[in-house]
Amino acid sequence: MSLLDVRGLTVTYAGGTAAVRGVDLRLEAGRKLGIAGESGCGKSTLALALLRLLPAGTRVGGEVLLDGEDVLAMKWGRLRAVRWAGASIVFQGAMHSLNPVRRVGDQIAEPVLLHRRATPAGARKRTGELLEQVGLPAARAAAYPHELSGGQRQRVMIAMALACDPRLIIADEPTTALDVMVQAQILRLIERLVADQDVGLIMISHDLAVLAGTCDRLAVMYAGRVVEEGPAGDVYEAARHPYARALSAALPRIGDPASRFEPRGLPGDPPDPAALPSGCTFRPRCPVALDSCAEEEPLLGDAGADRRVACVRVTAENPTAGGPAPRPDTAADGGGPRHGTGGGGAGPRPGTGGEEPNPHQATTTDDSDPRHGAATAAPDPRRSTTAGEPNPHRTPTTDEPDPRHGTAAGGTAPRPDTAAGASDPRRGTAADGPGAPEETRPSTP
Ligand SMILES: Nc1ncnc2c1ncn2[C@@H]1O[C@H](COP(=O)(O)OP(=O)(O)OP(=O)(O)O)[C@@H](O)[C@H]1O
Repeated sequence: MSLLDVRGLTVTYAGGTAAVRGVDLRLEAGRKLGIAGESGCGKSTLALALLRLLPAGTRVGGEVLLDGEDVLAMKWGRLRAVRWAGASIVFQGAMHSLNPVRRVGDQIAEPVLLHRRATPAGARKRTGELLEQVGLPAARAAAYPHELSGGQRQRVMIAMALACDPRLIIADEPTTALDVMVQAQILRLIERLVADQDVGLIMISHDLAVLAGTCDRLAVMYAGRVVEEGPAGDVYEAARHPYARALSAALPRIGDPASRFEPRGLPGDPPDPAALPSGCTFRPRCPVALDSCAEEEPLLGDAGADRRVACVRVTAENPTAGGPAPRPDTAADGGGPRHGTGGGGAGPRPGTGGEEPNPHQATTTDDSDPRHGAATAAPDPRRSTTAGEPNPHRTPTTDEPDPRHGTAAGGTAPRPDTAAGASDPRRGTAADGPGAPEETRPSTP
């Protein structure tokens, strides 16, 4: 059984924004999955959905199986326990996610006291251990967040996420706003913790290079869907979906001075999730689009060894049939990827089969599992709930501590009047807390 098995996950915000549209992902214990994509493609929404931290009124469908147990169908009490011991989240921007008027040690100790039912002395001891585990002296427990550097604060956030020995850590842009040296330290720290403790890691970033250097597998999202998934190094070095190729080619490479003077950004913007184009959502920006791409949205399909791609041009038989922007270091052979799969290039090539009807387009690798296909095509109505609707599986309780706090879901952290994420108005207000609906996220006053 996988540590995490996400099946046909859909998320639609109250205003009608379909932010996640049928995502299937799997993660084994001790493995690291990176999720990449441009701003607005649904990465954070996906992360929040995994622990039901979305705002009230958000419709969530599909299944999120954590050790085989569906997080989306859990009762509130169970969910609360799972949010710490099962999985926890490290959000971006530690300064915004820590409570500025509480000592960091107290913030780390809070979930230990609550969920581990530790004595105050036991929680203090555990806090010291956690700080040392993330490379800070135990004495820093007495510090307030403003007395720490950005990197130290992010270490505190990671210590909080580890407080209850979770099986899964979700890190949403954990190194954003850190300088490259500190970023590297934090990434190595996360890698070490994952290896030592055999937890699963989902790391979210817009930076494919960071993910490729840290994760085992990579999923590239576009307009709420995964468009490519496979071994991290392969997806980074030889992406097959035109969007993933463009994302990868947009990054300058060390040892490739030409790329510094010839940036390869992708023109245009991602589509508005409330008004998606017909057919393939990447079509308006795709340099190799076919007329038929306007008709049907391709599902994630087999694209050769251990790879899945959602593009009508890319099949198991033609695994690299097209791509927008070969990198300079691969251009000598026509822009194809390095890994001997052939093809590629700046535009459609004759004879790659792109014009032919693609038998893989209408299928997914999950075809053998009817639950996957059904969930991807349309959310399972049994699962789709609106936070405002009565749901017998989700009875809110009134004795909850305020789970809006901070970093690790449901835990310690910023008070509404002081803290986190104020810079992101989309996050709105979290309705979590006593008697509140469950699809909530941490407070962002
Ligand atoms: N609370 C919300 N209410 C309504 N729409 C939202 C909300 N949060 C996000 N969205 C919309 O959902 C879509 C996906 O947003 P999301 O934050 O998940 O993207 P992202 O890939 O994580 O972007 P970024 O890298 O900028 O954080 C966007 O169109 C966004 O505007």
